[in-house]
Amino acid sequence: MSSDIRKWFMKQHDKGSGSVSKPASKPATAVPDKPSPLSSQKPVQATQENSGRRKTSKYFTTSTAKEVNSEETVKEKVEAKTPPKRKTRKSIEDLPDDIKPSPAKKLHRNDDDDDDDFVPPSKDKRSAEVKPTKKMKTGSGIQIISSSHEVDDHLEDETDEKDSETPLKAGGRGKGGRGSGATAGGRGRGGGRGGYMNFGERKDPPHKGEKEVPEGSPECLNSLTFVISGTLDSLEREEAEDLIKRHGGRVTSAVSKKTSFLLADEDVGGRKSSKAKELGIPFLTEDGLFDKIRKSKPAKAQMQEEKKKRSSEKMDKPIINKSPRKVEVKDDKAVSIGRKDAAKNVKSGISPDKRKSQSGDRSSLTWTEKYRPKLPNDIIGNQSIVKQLHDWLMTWDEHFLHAGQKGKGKKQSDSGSKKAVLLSGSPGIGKSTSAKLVSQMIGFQAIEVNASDSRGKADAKIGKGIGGSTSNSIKELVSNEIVNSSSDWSKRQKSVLIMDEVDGMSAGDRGGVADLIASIKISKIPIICICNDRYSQKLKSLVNYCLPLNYRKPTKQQMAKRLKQIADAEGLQINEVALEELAERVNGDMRMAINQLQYMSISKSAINYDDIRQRLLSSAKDEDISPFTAVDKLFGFNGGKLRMDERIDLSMSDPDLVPLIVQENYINYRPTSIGKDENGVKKMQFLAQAAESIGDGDIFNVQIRRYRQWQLSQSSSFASCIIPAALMHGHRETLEPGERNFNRFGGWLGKNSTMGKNLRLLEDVHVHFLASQEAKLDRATLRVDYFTLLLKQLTDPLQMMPKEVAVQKVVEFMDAYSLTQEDFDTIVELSKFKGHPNPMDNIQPAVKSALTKAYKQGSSSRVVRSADLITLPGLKKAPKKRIAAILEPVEDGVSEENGEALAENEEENSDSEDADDLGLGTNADQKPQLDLLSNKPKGVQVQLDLKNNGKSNVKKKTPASKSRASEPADKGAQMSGSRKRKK
Ligand SMILES: Nc1ncnc2c1ncn2[C@@H]1O[C@H](COP(=O)(O)OP(=O)(O)OP(=O)(O)O)[C@@H](O)[C@H]1O
Repeated sequence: MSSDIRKWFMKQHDKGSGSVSKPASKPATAVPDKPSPLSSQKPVQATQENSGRRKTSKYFTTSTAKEVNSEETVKEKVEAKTPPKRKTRKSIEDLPDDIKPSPAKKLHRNDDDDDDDFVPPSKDKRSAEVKPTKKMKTGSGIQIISSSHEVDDHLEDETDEKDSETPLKAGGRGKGGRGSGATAGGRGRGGGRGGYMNFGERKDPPHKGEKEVPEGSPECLNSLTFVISGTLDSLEREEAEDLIKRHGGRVTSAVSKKTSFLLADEDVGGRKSSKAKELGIPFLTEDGLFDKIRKSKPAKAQMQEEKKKRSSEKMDKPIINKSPRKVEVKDDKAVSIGRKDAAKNVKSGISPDKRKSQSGDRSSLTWTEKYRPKLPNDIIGNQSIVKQLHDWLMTWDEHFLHAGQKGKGKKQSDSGSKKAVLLSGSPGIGKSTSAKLVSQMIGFQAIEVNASDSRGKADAKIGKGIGGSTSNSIKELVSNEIVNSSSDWSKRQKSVLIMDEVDGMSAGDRGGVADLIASIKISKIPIICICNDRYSQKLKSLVNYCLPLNYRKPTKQQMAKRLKQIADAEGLQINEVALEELAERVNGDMRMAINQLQYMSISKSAINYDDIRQRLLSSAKDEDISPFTAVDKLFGFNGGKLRMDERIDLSMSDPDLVPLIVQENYINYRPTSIGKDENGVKKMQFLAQAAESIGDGDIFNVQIRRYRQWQLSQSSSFASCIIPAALMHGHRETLEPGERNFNRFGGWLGKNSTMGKNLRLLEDVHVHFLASQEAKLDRATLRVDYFTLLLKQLTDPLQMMPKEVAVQKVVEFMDAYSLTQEDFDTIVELSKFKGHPNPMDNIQPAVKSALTKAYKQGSSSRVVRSADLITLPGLKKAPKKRIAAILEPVEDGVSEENGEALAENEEENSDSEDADDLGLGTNADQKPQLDLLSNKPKGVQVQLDLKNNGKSNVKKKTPASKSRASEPADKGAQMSGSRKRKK
């Protein structure tokens, strides 16, 4: 097994470039060189014919009517028969019927013959269409592996060969799905139109993971916008989104005029589909999308070929003159780089831009500095806030200085005239930058202080300006009368104090924020405070002295635009969809986005969507991910592609829950690597190995928890999560009808909690049983040997005897063994077994209620033999421990768990203390009475007198009677006392 596992883990994970070429035989061969002559009129048929596949969809035709292919070569290929997007949309009416949005469901279409017959997919048909040496799809989209080579390929873990083909995240839940309607309830984020009740109910793709995901030109879907509706044939929503984005397309959640296609495999009749019909947006099936992507591949392959040829031809030439950017480089380079160097660069694959970047101007500065906005207008987003800041700073002097000789101590509560401003917002969105730029623009000299450096409080004397700690300097700065002297105001450079990270300030020692507030009060210069979370408790008081300006994260489109400018300036090839993905993944943090871009540019001159995903997947380690997401990723279709450190991160993301969810669900996965496992033997073998590993994990876990061997944590995660997931990752399938196909929460927690509850209940019965003096036994014996008999004694009479007799018999039996009604229920409950009839079912309700009544009637005079049976009227919850301490039954030979013999009974005081604790007043009438009787050997009995209409009336023994009662009679019923507690 270890070698198997090693095989998975040793796999090359260097993927994501999207440039890993596929074996030419697969998709490339699937597309004929020339499009069908019908393509201009019936593009759908053309594409499908081209692919040599039959359509999967039962309802829709594939349309290329709106296709805009940016690649010229592709255009040439299709001989300009593909109408441009807009034109097509306008002329949608002109399209053949089968391409138009279909109002009703259509049947499966057979594209091989060019007629309009719609045929349902059938197995026979499938086999009839098998062609040698190709992976073929059936009418329903199922691949048929038709050669031994193909079979081998299939059996191989996708990791080996298809790294770049499949999306990085698989098995994930779908994203949106508002319009999914009845048949697709919206699995995953977004839920379905049926509302939250339908959450998690979107059907799985019927042929999930069974189709080969094509790889095409990275720009083949450029400028196309897709909306996905319903369940697709083989792709999960996220996978489809990834596929589209990877090829330059956009995915939006709602249909609008900008939508190019509605991607759907069936007309679920939802909002999206009706809107699409209304707007004349064509529908596209998953197969249509695949064809569209696949079609771009030959062009790409050809281009690459040509490129290769050209580069080999020009190996000796020093200059590669292809793009304008390169021309520019050429000029630069002419002096510095000779012929040889250029050839070397070409050989080593370093682009001229890269060379430029390595040698040139950007080496010294990070991009965040280099592309730091130069003007307030360059700041993306938050322009209104920037303006507010500008206005505040502009008028500051007016408010506080010119009016200021008198207004020295101007009241801070005056609205609109705060002496300081508090900029808040998440990191990297331009707070510091805008503070500096605005100050600069108005002509203020910005003095920056990282507030978290000044944690202490300034010395009291510092008001007059004695240097020292940062806090001292600040106080000096803001109050320095020479610096801020107003005599030659017009000549001097005005200053503004920028206090960054003020929320880090009070984390330290002594009142940094308080000192800052004091500084604000006396300040003669404006103060700009910056923080991440203005609702932080630490800043509660500061907020009152500041004008709050809250920065929002820029939108991903805004960020992508800016990033594109940077990328262009740096000669980095990357499209906007990839940049939007980057923006989304860094969660609006512009600084991080720029840094990531720079980092990636070191190793690549062209970055695609997959690179971004790959990069951000590993850089998002600190992100909180739910244990479900972690398990989804580990077990997902692409779980085998994860790097080892990613697997460890995922499994350790919640070391308690992830193993439990793994254990609960591993059985539901069908490993990708077993391929066609006709008789299920392979799956069983894999399951056995996974189960064994989970067992090992449990052993580690016990060591960790019981013996605190925390150094075994990783081994535990490895055994309980990583190995099982490595073995079983693949498609999740349901095992029982009606089962939902998504990961269940670990059942262990619930079962453990039930076990705990049952043990407690059993313990209660046990204690009562012992207190009755009728038997001495341990808990396990009671459960195993006695429960059946007890149940019989308690229920048989009620089933068979006349009501009165039965009730009396049962109550007597219960009293004899000190059993309560709860004990009765416990005995019934714990004796239940799946498949066995419940004895209570045969008891008439009238008999049950008579039993309850009779039991309650006896309560007033019942001799209580166990402390916890006492309930005191007037008290919500009986202070069990206290009562137990007084009344705990003592018995020689009773097992430890039953309570040790409680020896001394000496304190008088403890009782009064108890009385207080019990809420018993000093008024004798109000006191509940506890009649402590010791008329039975080996036990304390308490008689409750609950008369007086439920008024608390438990009689407490006088010290004398207590001592009498507590005198060991025979072996001695003894009061437990506070002495025990004091021990
Ligand atoms: N809105 C923006 N527009 C353009 N560039 C930005 C923007 N926000 C951040 N940047 C880039 O990120 C860098 C860091 O920004 P800045 O220091 O202003 O962020 P911040 O919000 O103050 O972060 P922190 O809260 O961590 O101090 C800038 O140099 C700039 O290159």
